[in-house]
Amino acid sequence: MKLLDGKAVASALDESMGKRVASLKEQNITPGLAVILVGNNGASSVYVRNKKRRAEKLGFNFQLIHYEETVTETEILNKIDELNHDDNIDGFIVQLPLPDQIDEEKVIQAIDPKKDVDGFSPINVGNLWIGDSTIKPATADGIIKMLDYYNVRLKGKNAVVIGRSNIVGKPVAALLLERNATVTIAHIFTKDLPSIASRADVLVVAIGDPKFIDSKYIKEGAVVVDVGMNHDENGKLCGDVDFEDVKDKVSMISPVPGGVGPMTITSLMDMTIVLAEERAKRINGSKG
Ligand SMILES: Nc1nc(=O)c2c([nH]1)NC[C@@H]1CN(c3ccc(C(=O)N[C@@H](CCC(=O)O)C(=O)O)cc3)C=[N+]21
Repeated sequence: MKLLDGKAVASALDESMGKRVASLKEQNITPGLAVILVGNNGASSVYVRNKKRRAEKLGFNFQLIHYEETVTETEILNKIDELNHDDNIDGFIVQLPLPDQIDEEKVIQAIDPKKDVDGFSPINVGNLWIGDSTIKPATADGIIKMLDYYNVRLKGKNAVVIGRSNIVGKPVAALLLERNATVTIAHIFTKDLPSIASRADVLVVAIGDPKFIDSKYIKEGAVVVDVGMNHDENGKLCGDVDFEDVKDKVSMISPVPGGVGPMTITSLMDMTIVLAEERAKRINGSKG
């Protein structure tokens, strides 16, 4: 079994991203990324802290906008409007989930699609499925970057995605389809999941249930990508896949932590740099 070591891939890719940032800075452009975080959800705070660390290491202008759990929808919408018009911010995200008083859909729709670095707005989702998108949702894109790094061929392979969320399951299915895999999306109402999952050459698991996937879901030699971020009975971070149970059956598997998480951040950084590069082109272009 070979580990899909997202942490190592992330470090390897940081080098070329660092060079792109340096070249932007020579043009007096600093990639600007903002994150709106609401409340004190422990996990969200950890993810945001990791994003901040990586963004600052790459030399971004990083802004964290942190609100109390009780913030109103109007306050968030006003901040979004401000960021939409802030020339120093290339992209921003609103960390999900949001508290009940805030309509998530309304918030996502308020983000200028050109700055929607998560790729969650309807226009970016549409472009993603057309196969013509600049901005791809970070977790999905990070998974593809990781598979590419390890030369996992996708064309004609059976790919099964378990989970159909807008932030992971659907976008990863779109990207696997774009790579000419035969894609099945399974979910909570899927019948006989073990038989469907065990047809997968590439199995992506994004369900949010600790160690749910054991060896009866796995085809011998499968490549398994574990998107889960859960805590086990001892409070230890674990994925949706029972790593110990499947490790001798798979050919490759991503661990949790150190797999998809770091790659998600890499893709978010990459996407922010792409948006900053577009800003540089616009500015240089207008100078003629
Ligand atoms: N609008 C929005 N965009 C997101 O991209 C988004 C979001 N909301 N809400 C929550 C999820 C989750 N997510 C992660 C990012 C980094 C790690 C990460 O860094 N994981 C590390 C360590 C985590 C730890 O130590 O707890 C690892 O897997 O090795 C995990 C999960 C982004 N998300």
